[in-house]
Amino acid sequence: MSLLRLRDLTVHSASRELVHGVSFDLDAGQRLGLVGESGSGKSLTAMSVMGLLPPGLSAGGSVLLDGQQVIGRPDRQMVPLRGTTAAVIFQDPRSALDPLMRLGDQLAAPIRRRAARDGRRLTPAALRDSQMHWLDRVSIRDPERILRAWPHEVSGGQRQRVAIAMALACGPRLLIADEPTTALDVSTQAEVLDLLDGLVREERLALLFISHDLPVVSRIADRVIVMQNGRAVEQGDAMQIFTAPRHDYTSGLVAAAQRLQAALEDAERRP
Ligand SMILES: Nc1ncnc2c1ncn2[C@@H]1O[C@H](COP(=O)(O)OP(=O)(O)OP(=O)(O)O)[C@@H](O)[C@H]1O
Repeated sequence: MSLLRLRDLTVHSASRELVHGVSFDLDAGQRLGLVGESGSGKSLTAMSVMGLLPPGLSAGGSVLLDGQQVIGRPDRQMVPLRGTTAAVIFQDPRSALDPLMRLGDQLAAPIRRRAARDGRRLTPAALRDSQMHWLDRVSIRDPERILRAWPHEVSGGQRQRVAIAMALACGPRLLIADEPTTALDVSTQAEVLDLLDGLVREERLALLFISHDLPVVSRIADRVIVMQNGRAVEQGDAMQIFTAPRHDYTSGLVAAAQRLQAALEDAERRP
């Protein structure tokens, strides 16, 4: 049984269908990218997996997360699955962080939750060790300062690293990353992408990576689903999709990415 199995997922608002029949499987250690332009249904697909659709929207079809049906599951029964089976990182780390709490206290919460789940007693020293461990895992160079800092006192890249540490500290088996690097500057984007790449491999997580940026997706994912207007229009090996797309829409995404790349290289060459 797959860790995540979607069959004919649909998402509707009161007036229309927004996601039309998406199906895929994802197992431990696999990395699946969802790519498509803004509004193509990537986030709604991912949020359906977490049972986190915005109010007014509902899902149909089947989403099995570790064998448990998510569609129609009451929210209080979703809580144990969030964090423990699947965790999510968003584009804007501020959505995962409380502006009124020091980062160290925020990181302590998933560490405590995991210890309680495993029936472990957590001494203050063990909590501190675990906070330092997770900050080290996300390559934070000055962990003492970060633990004491408020979210607004650190850079966007550091906030995203702390958000990644919080997501992983729960011990999930599936990580959903929804445009996790889009809000960062280009060099921080590359660093955070490399970090995620390493962590997902070392922790042997399944990854569902969402982005409008096909080159970014094909760098981190082995398999890609291309979404357009709420439908999965093409699925396949990441390299094949990038080098030999079969669908016109995917060819358009590849051509746009190549034009952008050429323009960036051109700008770099200019004195
Ligand atoms: N709460 C909502 N109520 C009504 N329609 C919505 C709601 N949220 C999203 N939609 C619509 O559903 C469609 C898919 O949205 P979704 O956010 O999944 O797209 P996306 O591919 O993730 O795009 P983006 O990268 O811009 O987030 C869009 O047409 C969007 O306008």
